Amino acid sequence: MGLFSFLTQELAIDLGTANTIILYNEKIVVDQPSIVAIDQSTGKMIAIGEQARAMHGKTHENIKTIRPLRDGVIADFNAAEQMIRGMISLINTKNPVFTPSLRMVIGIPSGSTEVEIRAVRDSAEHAGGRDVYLIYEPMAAALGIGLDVMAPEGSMVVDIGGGTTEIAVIALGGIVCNKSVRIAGDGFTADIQAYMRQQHNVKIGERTAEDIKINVGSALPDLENPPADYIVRGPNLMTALPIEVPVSYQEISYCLDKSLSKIESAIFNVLEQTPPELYADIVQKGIYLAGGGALLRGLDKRLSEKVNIPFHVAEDPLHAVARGTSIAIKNLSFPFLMR
Ligand SMILES: Nc1ncnc2c1ncn2[C@@H]1O[C@H](COP(=O)(O)OP(=O)(O)OP(=O)(O)O)[C@@H](O)[C@H]1O
Repeated sequence: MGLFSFLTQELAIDLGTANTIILYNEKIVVDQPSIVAIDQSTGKMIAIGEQARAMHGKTHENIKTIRPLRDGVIADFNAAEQMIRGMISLINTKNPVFTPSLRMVIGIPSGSTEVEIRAVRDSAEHAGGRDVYLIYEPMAAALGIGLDVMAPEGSMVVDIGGGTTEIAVIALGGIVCNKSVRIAGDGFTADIQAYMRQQHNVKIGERTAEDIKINVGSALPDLENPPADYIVRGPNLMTALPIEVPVSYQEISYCLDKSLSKIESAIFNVLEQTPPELYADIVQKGIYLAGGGALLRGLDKRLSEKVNIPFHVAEDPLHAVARGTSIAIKNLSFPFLMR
């Protein structure tokens, strides 16, 4: 540790479409939904994370809730900057005398364009980042899962987040082939909203649809440990009268089928591009699932059966990318870090 290292605060950040996670000294210090509430008259942020999420869908004209990221990338630059600043201020540092200079490692989707990468870097710098490094999310996920990304052998990761599904084959400290598709948790939630409207004539918001996904979400119509039906309450689209609808996991597996098939196609696509020596390693080791989408019931089984290669769900899939960025910040000589 250098003499003045206390003047630099190292933050590992997973700036996700759904959740923002910050690690400081290898500990999770912020884990909040990526959402802010803005006072429309002053333009100031009045709530962030859980507090802002509680307001989502319930605001009046003076308050606007904003999710600054869409499909894994910054969609609202100003809100993103306010959110990064706000999330950093949630960290309880024990060093109030100094304002340390911030070194950050931030995960970005592997399919990001130059402009999208620039937007993340600029937001981080405007929010106080002096030394900003970027890392592609699947590489961070692989590190976070504990895979040896520098080894001369292939590892394959499928990271299903809120906005994007990142699929990558990694070897010798680099991404050999990859695909990033904009179908992930948010898309599943939208599928459930559309299904409830069409099938049950009930209008539900994003939060209720997400609750359905978490409570009875399934990738298979036949589960070994099935969850009980989930009761949904909402207005009937025809009569506007309140109704109650029990929703089963079989229904949800049916409604998510199309989106899951698209993710499967993307996985096949990456496997097709994979050089044969690496392919052999992957068949032997299996494919690792990370991101919140990995928690969908039966997903590992469905994919293992379809692809004929074992799929393993990472130990803590929601935090794999964040943990990987935290490992990266301690090894800034990693060849895959971008400055
Ligand atoms: N138990 C669960 N079952 C299914 N989906 C879940 C579960 N828990 C969380 N999710 C979903 O996981 C998604 C969030 O995952 P994650 O935090 O990995 O994404 P992110 O990093 O914010 O997004 P991205 O990487 O696309 O920017 C959300 O869509 C959330 O609804």
